[in-house]
Order: sequence, then structure tokens, then C-alpha cells
Amino acid sequence: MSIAHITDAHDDTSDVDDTELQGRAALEAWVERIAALTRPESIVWCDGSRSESDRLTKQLVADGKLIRLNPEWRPNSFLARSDPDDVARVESRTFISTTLEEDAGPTNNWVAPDEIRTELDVVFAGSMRGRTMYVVPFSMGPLGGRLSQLGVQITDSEYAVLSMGIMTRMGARVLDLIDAGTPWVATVHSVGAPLEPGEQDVPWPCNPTKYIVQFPETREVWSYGSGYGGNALLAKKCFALRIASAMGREEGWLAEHMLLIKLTDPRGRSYHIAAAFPSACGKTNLAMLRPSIPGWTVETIGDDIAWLRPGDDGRLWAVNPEAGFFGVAPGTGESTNATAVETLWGNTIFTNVALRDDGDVWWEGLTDTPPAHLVDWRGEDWTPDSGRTAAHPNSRFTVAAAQCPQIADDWEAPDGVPIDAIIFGGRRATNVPLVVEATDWRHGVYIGATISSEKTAAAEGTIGELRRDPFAMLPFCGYNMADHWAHWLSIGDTLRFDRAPRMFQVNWFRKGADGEFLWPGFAENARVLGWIAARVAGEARAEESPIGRLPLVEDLDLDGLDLTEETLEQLFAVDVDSWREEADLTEEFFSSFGSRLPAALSTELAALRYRLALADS
Ligand SMILES: Nc1nc2c(ncn2[C@@H]2O[C@H](COP(=O)(O)OP(=O)(O)OP(=O)(O)O)[C@@H](O)[C@H]2O)c(=O)[nH]1
Ligand SMILES: O=C([O-])CC(=O)C(=O)O
Ligand SMILES: [Mn+2]
Repeated sequence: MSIAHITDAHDDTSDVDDTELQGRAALEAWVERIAALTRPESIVWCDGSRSESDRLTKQLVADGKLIRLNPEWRPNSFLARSDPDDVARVESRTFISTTLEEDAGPTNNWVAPDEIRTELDVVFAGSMRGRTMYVVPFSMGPLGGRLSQLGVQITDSEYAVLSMGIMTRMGARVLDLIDAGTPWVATVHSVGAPLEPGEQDVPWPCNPTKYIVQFPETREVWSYGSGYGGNALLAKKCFALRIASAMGREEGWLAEHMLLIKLTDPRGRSYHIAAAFPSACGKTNLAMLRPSIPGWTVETIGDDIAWLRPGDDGRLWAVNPEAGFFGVAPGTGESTNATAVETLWGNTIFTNVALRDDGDVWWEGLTDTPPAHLVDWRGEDWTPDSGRTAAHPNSRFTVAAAQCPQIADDWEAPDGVPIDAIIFGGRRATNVPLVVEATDWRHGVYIGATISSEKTAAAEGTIGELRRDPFAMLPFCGYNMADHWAHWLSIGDTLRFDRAPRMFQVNWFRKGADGEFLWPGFAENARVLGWIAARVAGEARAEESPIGRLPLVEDLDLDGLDLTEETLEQLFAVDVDSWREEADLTEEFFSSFGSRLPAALSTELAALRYRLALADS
């Protein structure tokens, strides 16, 4: 490993005043200050090189923290088994710390900055004792790109360093930009498990007490106690969504929980589409779709996060700030997401999947029939009749986006790609049709603001329970959600009306009376994308309904699908009574934002009720 320098972390530098420093000097002063607080044994500046990651993986394998998979099946790939109590984001311990509580809003856990800083000072004091502290400089978005931002993560987790190396553009080149004066976001992470001299480490150090604290006003993240992705890879949800959304609000752009794709129709016309679905609701799958309908292609740009900015041309431009995928393993297989399966051929870190006897990995849904014997995600023997899943439901893969066989040629375009359509979705067993188009931008913002979805395994809590998840940003918006809606409305005002993206709502998860999904989903979702593209091109009709514009069934390409009339009807049914109840719930939800709620959204709600009343008469 090339180590830029190792400093003696025990110098007392806490009285350094670094507020006047710029560039590298400011970075170094900050690193010294964190080291003085956390007291690591040594400091390593990461350069992002292959030799660095090779050295780290070797070290982790030797320490029993990673299992090297059989290189014959999966070269340069590893399995990590987390602590069984550190398997998902912990929303109850995730805080937005702003001076005023209203600036965090009713959907965030707010905590006062001075109060939490005092607490963090206590928990971080000595938290890295006996460990190495890594300094990880990274760029979100292509280095030097117009929509890109820099950050630095300090961490005492080698797993986090390796994962950040995959998920971001990490390393020495970022330091050059910092030297040149480019601003950067400071993020600090500790697993919160200091080692006493001679103490044996555990495979997955973490702490039962966790803090994931965002300070949007000073653009900082402090994360303690967890090694899990969303809590520990601070570039991702903490920075690229929570901090970046607040930055975007000040600077006139948007940080959203969205996948990005380039869709090409049989005539060779391309459309760029952004889609927001809550965690574990199909972003990665849609991002890597292989259309079932002939002549169409989907290319992947991003699978989780998009940064969007109005261009001088009146269009909305978007970039994927990440460089890798942190995807849900279960349900990813040849028949559902062959692209992901191919992407995972090597150079992948798997977390909490099962280990096969031949040294490869397995999870529910990878193949139809499980192997006769596995070691499950907890490290215990497993057979198909064990009565439990072999992989954790939120088990994940971490892999470079460049390895995706259908990555788009423009995925790293420094100015991003122009967006033609925005899709909102969620997991709804009832009510929400397969696809509906918003009548205009304002209605689209209303749809985004009222998204609700059944809970999944991506966060702690009760799976299946319905919760509001506006813009799929409930756990990720770094400021008052009502201000986020207002920001969307004002972004709409800056776009040229004929060039603004069209907005849609989709639902792959509607169920019939038998409890089965009505829509086959996955590759067949291309049929819905086909209709969306045709709407953008002005080539498909739509039927007005109280909740928006529905396709005429004859305009949907359903060739080769085995759907009964009745199923189709159920897929598109708009039940006025249930929508009245949705409207009542929306009113209640909106009222929790008090006077911060944009008037335009109350108007949209009133208009929906009016249309429902008309439909009923
Ligand atoms: N029935 C059905 N299930 C789907 C569809 N698309 C995805 N899923 C399942 O939904 C789960 C989550 O899918 P992902 O694509 O990983 O979801 P995600 O939104 O990327 O999740 P995060 O990475 O947590 O943000 C997987 O088990 C998929 O198999 C679909 O069209 N229909
Ligand atoms: O952030 C994570 O831990 C995983 C993820 O993508 C999500 O939960 O949306
Ligand atoms: Mn995903």
C-alpha cells in the first residue's frame, strides 16, 4: 500500500484553529483534529490504487473479517458476515441536526447541534484506539464534473474503505482538486469498538449504540457504531442524499433517490428517465432492465441516486454521483436481473449472503433450487429444510458500475444527461394502477409528495406496513420535506414548459384477491417504459381519470403476455372510495407540515377531491 504519510496521532492538536486554512492544509488540520479526538494507532491516507485494495483484502482475509470466494467462480471477490444486529440502516438513530427544528421538519429525527456535538464528543473520544484511521478522499460524480462534489471520509473500518473504493471515485486525484481549493464535505465514521492492547478483534466490530448524524448547515456527517452500508459508507445516503439535498436547495439543484436509465426505442430514439422508488422497491432492477419487447434497449446510468440540475437550455440534466452499485442480493437471479448477475462476475464484495460448499455465493432467488448444503449468513450450516433463509433479506453486493454489461456510453458525461421523464413508484398491493401520467409538473410534484409504500427489509421495522415515503426520500431528505416539495415546484418554474420532464407514477406490486402480483414485472416493465416513451414522443393517447392520465389498453404492447381481461382491469382500476380515503390520509399527512406546506399542494389535493366527486356523480 502506498501510504501518503503516517502521523503520530497522539499529538495534541485539538487547539489548532483551522477555520482560516484552505485546501490541503485545512484537510490536514481536520484530520489531526479528528485523530486527537478518536486516538487511532495510526493514520493512513488512501490513494485508491489496486495495490491498496489488494493489501486491505489480504489483511482482512487473514484477520477472518472477509472470506475470499473461490477465484475459479468469482475472482477477487469476498464475503463479509456482519454482526447479526447490524444488517440495515437504523432510521431511529439517524438525525438531522439543524439550528431550528422546523428546518429538519416533522419527518426527520431532529436534534440540536450543540447538544448532539457534546454527545458525539463523548462517544468518539478514543473510539479508534488500537485501530487504523483511514482518510478516504472521494468525488461524487466524475472528477471535476459540473454537477460533481468532493468529500472526505475518515473511518476506522477497512470494509468501509474497500466499499468506498468501489462506490465512489476515490483516491489521490481528489486531493489534487482539494489542493486547488475545491470545497469538500467532511464525514467521520467509527465502528465504535476500540481495541485494548492485546485484545482480539471480532470479525465485524460495531457498537450497540449507534449515531448517524447529519449537519446540513455545516455540511458534515458523523456516524458511529455501525459498519453497515447505508450507515457507514458516508458518501452514499448520508452525503449524496441528506447533505446534498440541503446543498441543492441552496444552490438550485436536486439530490434524489433515483435510478437513471437511457431507453432506446426500435427507431433508435433515446430517452433518459429518472425513477424514484423507496428502498428495496425495484430501482436496481429497473436500472438494469433487459426489455422483453423486441427492438427496445435499456442502458444503465445509475441505480440509486441522481443529482439533477436545470440547464441553460430549459431542460433538467442529471448525473449519477456514484461509481458503483450497493444492491439487494435476494431476488436477483437469471430470470429477474440477469444483468446484475453478469455484473457480479468478480471484484465484488458480498455482505450477508450464503456460502456454497464450492466457495461461491448463493442467495434466495439466485437460482430456482437452492444447493443441498450452504453456510448461512450467520455462519451456520443450512439445508433447504432449515426453515430459515440462507441469505439475510437485506444482504447486498458491492460492485463497480463499470462492470455492468449494459452501462450507458454517457453514464460519466461530466454535464450529465437531459431527462425526458420522471417516474415515482412504491410497493402498493392496492389502489395504485400500473402506470398513470401526471397532468403537469405541479400534479407530478403532488404525486411524488404522496408516494406511500409497504415497508421492506432495507431498514429496521415491521415489513409490509404501509408508510408515507414522499419522493422515496423519507429517510434521506436533509431538510424539511415540505420545503423539498416547494423546491421541486420552483425547479419546475425554471424549466421550459415544453422541455420539462413528463412525470409518471408506476406500481409493479398491485395484488389480486389471491394475494398474487397482478403484473409479471421485471423485464415486462419495459412495456410500461414503452408507453412512457410514446407519451414523451407524443405518439400515445391517454385517458383522463381522477388521479391522472391512464393508458388506453390498446396502446400498451402486451404481445406474448398471458393476462386476462379481468387482470388488466384490476391493474388499472381506480376505486373512487379508496381514493377518497387516500385523500383523507393525505390531508392528515399534509397538515403535519403546518404552514410550510406549499399552497400548490393543497390546491392539488382539493382538485383531486373535486375530480373524485365528479367521477362519482
Ligand atoms: N414483483 C416484483 N418484484 C420486483 C420488481 N422489481 C424488483 N422487485 C424485487 O424487489 C426487491 C428489491 O429490488 P431492487 O431493484 O434491489 O430495489 P432497490 O429499489 O434498488 O433497493 P435499494 O437498493 O434498497 O434502494 C428485489 O427482491 C426484487 O426482486 C418487479 O417488477 N416486480
Ligand atoms: O443505504 C443502504 O443501506 C441501502 C440502500 O440502498 C437503501 O436502504 O436504500
Ligand atoms: Mn438498489
